[in-house]
Amino acid sequence: MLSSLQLNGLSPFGQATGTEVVVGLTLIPVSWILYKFLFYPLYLSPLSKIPGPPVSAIPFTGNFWDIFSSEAGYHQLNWSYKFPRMYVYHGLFNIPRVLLTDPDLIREVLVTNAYDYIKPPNVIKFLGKIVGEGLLIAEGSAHKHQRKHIQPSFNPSVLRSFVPSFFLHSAELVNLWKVDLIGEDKAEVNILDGCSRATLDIIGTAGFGYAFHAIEDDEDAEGEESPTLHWAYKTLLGPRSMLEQLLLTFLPFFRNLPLKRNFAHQKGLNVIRDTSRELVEKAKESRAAQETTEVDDGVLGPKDLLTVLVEQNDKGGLTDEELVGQVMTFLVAGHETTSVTLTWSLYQLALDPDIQDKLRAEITPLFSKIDFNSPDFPNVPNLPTYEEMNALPYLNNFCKEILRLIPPVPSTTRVPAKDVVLNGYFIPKGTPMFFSPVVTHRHTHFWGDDVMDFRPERWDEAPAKDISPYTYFREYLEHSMSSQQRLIPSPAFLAGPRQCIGNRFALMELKVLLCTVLYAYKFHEKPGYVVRKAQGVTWRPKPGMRLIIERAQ
Ligand code: HEM
Repeated sequence: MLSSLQLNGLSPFGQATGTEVVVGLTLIPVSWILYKFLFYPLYLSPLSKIPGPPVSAIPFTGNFWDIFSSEAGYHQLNWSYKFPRMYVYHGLFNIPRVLLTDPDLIREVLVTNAYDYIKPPNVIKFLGKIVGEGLLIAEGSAHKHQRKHIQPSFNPSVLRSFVPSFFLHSAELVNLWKVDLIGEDKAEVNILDGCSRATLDIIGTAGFGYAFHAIEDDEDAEGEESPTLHWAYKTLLGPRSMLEQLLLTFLPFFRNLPLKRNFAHQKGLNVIRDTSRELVEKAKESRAAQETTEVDDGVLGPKDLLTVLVEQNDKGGLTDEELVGQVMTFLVAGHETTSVTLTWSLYQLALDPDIQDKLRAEITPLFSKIDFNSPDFPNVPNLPTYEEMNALPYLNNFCKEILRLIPPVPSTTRVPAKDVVLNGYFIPKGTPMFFSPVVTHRHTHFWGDDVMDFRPERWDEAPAKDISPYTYFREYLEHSMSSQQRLIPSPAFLAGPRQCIGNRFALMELKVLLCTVLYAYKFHEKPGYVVRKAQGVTWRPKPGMRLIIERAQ
């Protein structure tokens, strides 16, 4: 008897043997893991009642590998045909994510009850280091307060005065690429790099009355030794290997290891924060001295965004730390998205020479009058005005179409700040919820069967002609939305009180940059160069964007 009990691993006195302890210690965590990462998310959670795609056969990986191994939004779009309105898919460890595709549901979350849905803490943690404690990550009453004080910086009268500086840096971009053409008919250029430098210079001038000279810098030669702002963003936002992305997502302490990559990352963050502090100090000194804000190029620096913000700071609207946060926010939000949009616009033009010719033909009467070589440029007669740039119909259609088909921010996310019921389903507080312009902008239900074709003309036809992707929120406030307007569920600039505050700025900047380089150059594909869209906050081209340019004039 004794020996058989011992053989079975049980003690004759009812005490656990070593084997029992080991089994017990193993069973408890294994059961917890199975419950937490398998049974609960897939079968027991209230979210398991929401339909969605089946998870992968590889345990605990949800739909992760499908998503990770394809272009952003590819599977999410396919699933949205099968599971209309909203569905649940699963990330690594079967973490559930709700994706909303129905216009009414999206409006409920982004517009009607916007402040009940906040940005996820992990996103805030990641973004906060790059964008600071600014508008992009503020929540609730802090967000309302900041937005109220920042809004005046984006009034149309302020934006109108930025147009010359948009032209100045666009012409510098033309000159940057001209160097590659010396003695050649055609040249290969690094489009993304140039666009990124130009938009950084624009936000420097228009945003802070400061010339970053990103287009002129050759910091690549010096790299980390004398880091510039452009180097910092290239380091922080540039492509990452799949391994690095995985490590950062699931083992965040990876960032703290003493690796070269991590030192460069930290240096990049320091450069951004130090530059932002300097800009605030300088703006406050100028304000104190009641100086005019003139940048060192002699370009009229009207009231740049920061000057307007410092005025708000004087009135007690924003603290010094909030000002630094806003500068960090504008620096990144104001240059990365427009640069990516401009890059894809030029790529699209290279793919379709007819569209390119048509757009160039539309702008030529206006642009041929500009004296780009004048020493007074951009303060020259005949420089197109804000209104003239907005009155070019094909250009307007082109911009709408590029933002539809290749929205630079492919998706964004929120979590409910409290338990909510949406579409009849209970959604617990803290559940990650996604809105994806890639899905809603590419869905045949909203746009018709030719949804994947790049056709600027579609904006003169139904259903697209009756909707404005830029003004969804304004139209929602000012008029009750018509059924057609409701067709745009998630425009590239988002909707609601957190809609992109820089949308008009960005559109004018995009138009001036695009038209100036298009007037100067013809763009062609580089044979054999395959480009994809990288997974990230913005839809950057991977491995980059190289095109062939040729003089157009
Ligand atoms: C094509 C260009 C741009 C696109 C597609 C774009 C898109 C967006 C989107 C989708 C959001 C909302 C993000 C979210 O809440 O999840 C956003 C917010 C924001 N954007 Fe833009 N953006 C662009 C250009 C700009 C520019 C040029 C500026 C500044 C000069 C800017 C400043 C901001 C700021 C400050 C916010 C935060 C607004 C808030 O939370 O109240 N953006 N943008």
